[in-house]
Amino acid sequence: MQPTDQGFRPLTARRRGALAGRVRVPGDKSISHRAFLFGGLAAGTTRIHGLLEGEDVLATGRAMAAMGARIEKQGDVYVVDGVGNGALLEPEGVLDFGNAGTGARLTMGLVGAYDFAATFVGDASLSRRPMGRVLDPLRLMGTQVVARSGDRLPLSIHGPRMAAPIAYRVPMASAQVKSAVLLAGLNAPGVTTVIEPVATRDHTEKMLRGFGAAIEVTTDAAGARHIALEGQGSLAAAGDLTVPGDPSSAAFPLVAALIVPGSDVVIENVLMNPTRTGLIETLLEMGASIEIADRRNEGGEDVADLNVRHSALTGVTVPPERAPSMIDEYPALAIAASFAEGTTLMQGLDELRVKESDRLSAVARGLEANGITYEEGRDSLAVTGTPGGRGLGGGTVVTHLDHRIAMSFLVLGMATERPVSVDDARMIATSFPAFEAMMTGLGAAIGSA
Ligand SMILES: O=C(O)C1=C[C@@H](OP(=O)(O)O)[C@@H](O)[C@H](O)C1
Ligand SMILES: C=C(OP(=O)(O)O)C(=O)O
Repeated sequence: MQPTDQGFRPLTARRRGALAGRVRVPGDKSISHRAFLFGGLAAGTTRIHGLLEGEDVLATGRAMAAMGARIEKQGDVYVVDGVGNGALLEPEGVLDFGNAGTGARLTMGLVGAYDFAATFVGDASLSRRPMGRVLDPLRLMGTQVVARSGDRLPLSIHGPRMAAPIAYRVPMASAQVKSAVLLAGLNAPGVTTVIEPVATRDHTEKMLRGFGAAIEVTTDAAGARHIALEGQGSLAAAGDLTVPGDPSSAAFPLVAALIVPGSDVVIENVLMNPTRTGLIETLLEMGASIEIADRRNEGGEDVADLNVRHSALTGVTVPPERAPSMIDEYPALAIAASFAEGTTLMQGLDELRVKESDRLSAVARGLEANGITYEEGRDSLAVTGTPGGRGLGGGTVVTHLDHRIAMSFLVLGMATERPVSVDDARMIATSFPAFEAMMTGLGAAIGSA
């Protein structure tokens, strides 16, 4: 374990009774980032309800404020007065995105077509992550870049006088890259097109349309999506915007309820956008008892309440094409798989290697530390479970500044025979500040020793 005098915050979860109760997870992180970005850009006032007040999202809010948006919290509502499309101001200081890949990459796209300089910094995790995937298309549009080797942070960009619209085929399944190119296209004359061979979360397209952008989505014979955006049009404030509950955060109480005997938990108001529901689909295939109740539409997105009960799970093979719809949920799925009968095989995981940590490796090391049988491939993970969790646990997991590794292994410790510790829980605040309180409220035992 790392010494606490380095600022680390170790945390331990141990088995106790069943989990029970109703909870509401915080607002979706992807939609919250975009609410600040588009609200801060569009002319007029956007009132954001249910925003995720995680550190990642607040960093995006600060960046937009540094470029001219006015953001004020009134009660539970964030009121954003935007500058108008094309009217961002050059930030005076550096833009610090902390741990947030989405905030950094989408903002790079947004300012990459402006004729001013912007400098991006972040924490040790973000400074290790590849930014070339966003900088490459920006270079094609005429953006100048000065970056640390390997296109890492810290870096500065300066857009051209007049950005060139491009047609760009996204080389990896990444909603962040798709979004960055579209955001740059907002300030380029003419039509910017993103071609997406594999569909990823569609929040940018949906929200841009909601803010009045001229955007068209078609699918070609090969199944690739073509997203065409007319640049330099006006964006109008959305009025009231409601952020649904984050399915990536819901994954933690969901998996915890499935693996802790006797549990019965309702998770309210979870986003059910089909580009985000891969984990639920997979758990249902494994035999999970998840009742999807009161499906409804709120603010243009499907949401539902999930009633989850402890279940006997069976291992399955998760196909690679499902990865984009559950990309952040594999660490949580690996924990569910640790309690399933047989082996769960997860494929097509190459993108997990460039998240807040190398998540494939971090999960594998965490499983190993807790006596769970696994096989780590170049882009795959196989986990063989022990129903009941007998003999499992007892390890300390290195989290590498990764919130999802911390939360996943704390969930593991709620059901294993021996407690599970994580070396540092600080990053949980980036996406789910209420995690500990919520899980404790359901009956989980989480503490500092
Ligand atoms: O666009 C987004 O909001 C996100 C896209 C995904 O990243 P990639 O685009 O790198 O797959 C995901 O992992 C991240 O948590 C949020
Ligand atoms: C990958 C994630 O976020 P980001 O890329 O925004 O850091 C995540 O939240 O799991």
